[in-house]
Amino acid sequence: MSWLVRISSSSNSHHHFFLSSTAMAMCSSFCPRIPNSLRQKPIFSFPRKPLFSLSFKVFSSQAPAPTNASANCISLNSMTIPLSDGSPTRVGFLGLGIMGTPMAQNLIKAGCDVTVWNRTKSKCDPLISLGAKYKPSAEEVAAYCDLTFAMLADPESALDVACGKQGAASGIGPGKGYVDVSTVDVATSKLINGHIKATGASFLEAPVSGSKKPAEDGQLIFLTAGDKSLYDTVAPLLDIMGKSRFYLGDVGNGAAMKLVVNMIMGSMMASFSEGLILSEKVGLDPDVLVEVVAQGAISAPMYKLKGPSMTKSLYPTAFPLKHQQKDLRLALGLAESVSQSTPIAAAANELYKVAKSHGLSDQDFSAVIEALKAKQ
Ligand SMILES: NC(=O)C1=CN([C@@H]2O[C@H](COP(=O)(O)OP(=O)(O)OC[C@H]3O[C@@H](n4cnc5c(N)ncnc54)[C@H](OP(=O)(O)O)[C@@H]3O)[C@@H](O)[C@H]2O)C=CC1
Ligand SMILES: O=CC(=O)O
Repeated sequence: MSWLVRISSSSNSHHHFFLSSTAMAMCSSFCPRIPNSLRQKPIFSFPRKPLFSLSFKVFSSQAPAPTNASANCISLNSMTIPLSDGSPTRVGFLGLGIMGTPMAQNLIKAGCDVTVWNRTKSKCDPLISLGAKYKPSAEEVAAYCDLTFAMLADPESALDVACGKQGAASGIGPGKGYVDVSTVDVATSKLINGHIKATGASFLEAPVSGSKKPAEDGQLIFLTAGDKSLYDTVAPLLDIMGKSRFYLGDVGNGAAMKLVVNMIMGSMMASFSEGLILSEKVGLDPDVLVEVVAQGAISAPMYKLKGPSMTKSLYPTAFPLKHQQKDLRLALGLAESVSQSTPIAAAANELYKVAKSHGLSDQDFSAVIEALKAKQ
C-alpha cells in the first residue's frame, strides 16, 4: 500500500513523498529529522503516560532511486496523542558539559519543562536563568521527572550518576524513563539498564554522533537501543536535539555502533594528522593539502572544519581528546570481545595516549597532531 503526498515549499520546488507500508518496514530503524516545514510545533507538553502513539515514515520520490529504503525515510515524528491529563512532561538532564549544556538548552528553548543537575553546580546556572529548575542530586531529578537524560563523561561517571549513591536509580520508578546519551561501553550500558529496569522504569541508551556545534544546532544523530516504547515516547525530544535517530534493538547495540563510529573517526584524524605533518616536511603547504582533500573522494566535514585550525596549531575544544582516547580504548575492548583485529585503531590509540601524556587531554582531539610533532 502506498500514498502520495505533495508538499509545496516556499520556493517553486515541490517534493513528492510516498508513504509505503513495505518501505516503512524496511526503514524502521532510521529516521532522519523531518524538514522544518513539516515539523510539529515545539513540545510544550505531552502526556506523562502516553496512551497511544503513532509514527509515519515518508519517502521522497525526488531522491535518487533508493538502494536502501532507509536513505529516504523521513519521520513525521512519533506523534503522541495527548489523551492523559495533558500536564507537561517533566524532563530531567544530568551532566552539563560541552554536550549536555546545549542539548538541555535546546529542550528549554523548545518549551520543555526541564530540571537539571550537574556535579559542578555552577554549570547549571546559565540553564536556570533560561528557565530550568534545579535539584541537588541525580536521585531527586529522576524522582521529580518523567524522563531523565544523562550526558556524562565516561563509563565510570555514567554508572555512578545512574546507580551510585544518590544516583538516578534511587529516585526513578515505574512509569518513568532513563535515557543515557553518554558514550560508554556495552557492559556499562547493560549494567545501567539492569539497575534502572529493576526499579520498574524504562531504559534507552542513546549515544550521539555529532559534536559541540551539531549539539548547539539540534543536529545530532541518536544511536538508540533498549525499550522501544521509551524510544517512541522520547522521539519528539530527540527530534528537538537531533537531525536523525536510529533504533538499533537490544541494549548494547547503540553503544557498540557509537564506538565503531568513533573508532573510525579517531583513526581518520590520526591519519589526517600524519598527512599534514608529512606534507609540511616535504615542502608542501598543509593548507593546500586541506583544500585538495576537501575536493576529493576522501573529503570529510571533519577535515574541512578542523584542518585550517590544525595548520595553525590551534585546537579549540569541541570533542576533548581524552574522550576520543576513551572511545578508542573502549572500541578496542569491543573488538577484542569478538577476536577482531583492529591494528589501525590500536596504532591511533597509542598516538592519543602520547598526546594525553603531553597534557593535551582537554584540548580538541585534533591536537593529536601534536603527538606526531613531539615524536619528530
Ligand atoms: N564533545 C563532543 O564532541 C562529544 C562528546 N560525546 C560524548 O558525550 C559525553 C559527554 O561529553 P562532553 O560533554 O564533551 O564532556 P565534558 O567533559 O564536557 O562533560 C562531562 C560531564 O560529565 C560530568 N562528570 C564527569 N565525571 C563525573 C563524575 N565522576 N560524577 C558526575 N559527573 C561527572 C561532568 O561534570 P563536571 O561539570 O562536574 O565536571 C560534565 O557534566 C562523553 O561520553 C563523550 O564521549 C559524544 C559526542 C560528541
Ligand atoms: O563523539 C564525538 C563526535 O563528534 O561524534
